[in-house]
Amino acid sequence: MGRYAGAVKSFDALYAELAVKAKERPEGSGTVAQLDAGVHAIGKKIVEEAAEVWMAAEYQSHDEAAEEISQLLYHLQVMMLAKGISPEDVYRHL
Ligand SMILES: N=c1c2ncn([C@@H]3O[C@H](COP(=O)(O)OP(=O)(O)OP(=O)(O)O)[C@@H](O)[C@H]3O)c2ncn1[C@@H]1O[C@H](COP(=O)(O)O)[C@@H](O)[C@H]1O
Repeated sequence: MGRYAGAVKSFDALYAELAVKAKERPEGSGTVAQLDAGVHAIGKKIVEEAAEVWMAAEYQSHDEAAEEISQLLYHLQVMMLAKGISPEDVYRHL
């Protein structure tokens, strides 16, 4: 979520923010709810968001496609947290 209403959030900065949420478990955090739902539920969300990226890229605007991509990246990060995978673990394979 979050359009560029201020500072731009990088992949690493979002991961750091989500890691704190996972540790501190603040009330009302969607990330905590996703983590509690587990890997199976997170995986379904990733597939859903990936389909939305595909559809937005084919049929929607540049900005809508970018927003769907941001949501996919978010859900991938939730999976990374659920599995204890750090950004460095991923970057090693790039
Ligand atoms: N960047 C994101 C982000 N992108 C996507 N999403 C979630 O993904 C959903 C988008 O999916 P859909 O478009 O399919 O919307 P939906 O169908 O209503 O989704 P459901 O919630 O019903 O599953 C949103 O409702 C959010 O729950 C995100 N949730 C949180 N963040 C960021 O993560 C950080 C921590 O968030 P909390 O854990 O909620 O505090 C904050 O900086 C947020 O900006």
